[in-house]
Amino acid sequence: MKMFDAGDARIHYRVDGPAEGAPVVFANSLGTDMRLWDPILPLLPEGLRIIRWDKRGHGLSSVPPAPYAMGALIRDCERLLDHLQVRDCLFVGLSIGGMIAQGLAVKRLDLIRAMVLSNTAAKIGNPQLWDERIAAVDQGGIESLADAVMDRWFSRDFHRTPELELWRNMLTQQADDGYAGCSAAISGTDFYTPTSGLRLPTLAIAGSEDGSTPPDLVRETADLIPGSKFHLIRRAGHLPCVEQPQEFARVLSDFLRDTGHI
Ligand SMILES: O=C(O)CC1=CCC(=O)O1
Repeated sequence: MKMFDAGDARIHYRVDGPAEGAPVVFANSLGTDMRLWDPILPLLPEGLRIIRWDKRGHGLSSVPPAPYAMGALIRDCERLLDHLQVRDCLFVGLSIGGMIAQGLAVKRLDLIRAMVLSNTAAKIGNPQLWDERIAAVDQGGIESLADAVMDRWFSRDFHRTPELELWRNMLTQQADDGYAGCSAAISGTDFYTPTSGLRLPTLAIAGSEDGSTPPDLVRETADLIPGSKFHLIRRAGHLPCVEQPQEFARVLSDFLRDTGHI
């Protein structure tokens, strides 16, 4: 477990694998921490340098008062990668993590050779939707949103498994300010124009039962980047790395090969 000082926040991060391994950076979604990636990591090729961090307000990172700006979330990641002297990584971002991927690629293409945009978009929802969520968290805490979030995160089948409770616990144990702060960052983000200017190998992944970023929305964002690929994972909601880890890891491993990381 490691920590670095990002000025107004202290960021918890973790690096696994050999220092000389191809760097693969994972950015998780709203209401999750770096454990989101645990199901797929053992399924990836050996020898990768795996870098993960907890967004400000999530996991073991500190919790500055809400709201947060998307620029601050991108800057945290930029500083972490500079601190670790990472260049030319494969960046895998899910949902808000995919927004961070897009913003970082626009700002610092030297850091990213290729990216995976999982269950994300150039713009997610609208300000009214996010204002309502922030108000709900202010009044009733994350618990008041948890059932609705589970419906968006997971397919009907997954709702019948005991594992659902663990992911629900991950959500409700995040800090209210962290959740509201990142919701404000998403609300203020529209990357359609900057993402349209990106030119790097990109793989978009969608879940057939995703209630937050449905497949058509993910595909629309992928289509902004010439040459990008799109992969639909069936029997999965917003978190296919949790529901269908074998398929997610296989598609990611193929992309690592295609982009020359392994
Ligand atoms: O809708 C949700 O709760 C899921 C989600 C939207 C943005 C994000 O990062 O997660």
